[in-house]
Amino acid sequence: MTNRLSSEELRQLIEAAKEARSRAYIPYSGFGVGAALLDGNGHIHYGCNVENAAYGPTNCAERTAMFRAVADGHAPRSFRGMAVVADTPGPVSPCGTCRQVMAELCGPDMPVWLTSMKGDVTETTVSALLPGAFLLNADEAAGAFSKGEPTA
Ligand SMILES: O=c1ccn([C@H]2C[C@H](O)[C@@H](CO)O2)c(=O)[nH]1
Repeated sequence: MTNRLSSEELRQLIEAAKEARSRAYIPYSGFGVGAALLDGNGHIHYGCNVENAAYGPTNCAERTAMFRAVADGHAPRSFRGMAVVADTPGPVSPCGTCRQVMAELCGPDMPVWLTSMKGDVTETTVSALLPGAFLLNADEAAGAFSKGEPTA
């Protein structure tokens, strides 16, 4: 595995996830989640869950972070790691939809740190979170994107 995070980078990524969680828009569940995604340029993309009165349109923290990063011009599968945090008894467990999106946009080997507000930290990978993910030539798909300059 190339380009592993230093312990300081990991500390900052987890702090960023906590900061992102403080921005969660959660009038219905009251359950805030934060995510932080580190790109290849060392920039951290923040994600929080954003809920909706119709419930279905709710976006999880993990997907918010990934979609923001791609929208800001970062190529799918160019990311170095993601941290996720919630106020859970143990490390937070991402939903199936977010695991599927991670498989496409982050790639199988990217590390994911599942954490809790009280300090649990478990390291896993995208492929461990979703073995046998459904993908349609995702490597080529990722390469076809992000031709613009990143804006953040
Ligand atoms: O990994 C997860 C799991 C849940 N949620 C959000 C969705 C919803 O707003 C709230 C309760 O499910 O938590 C996330 O953001 N990430």
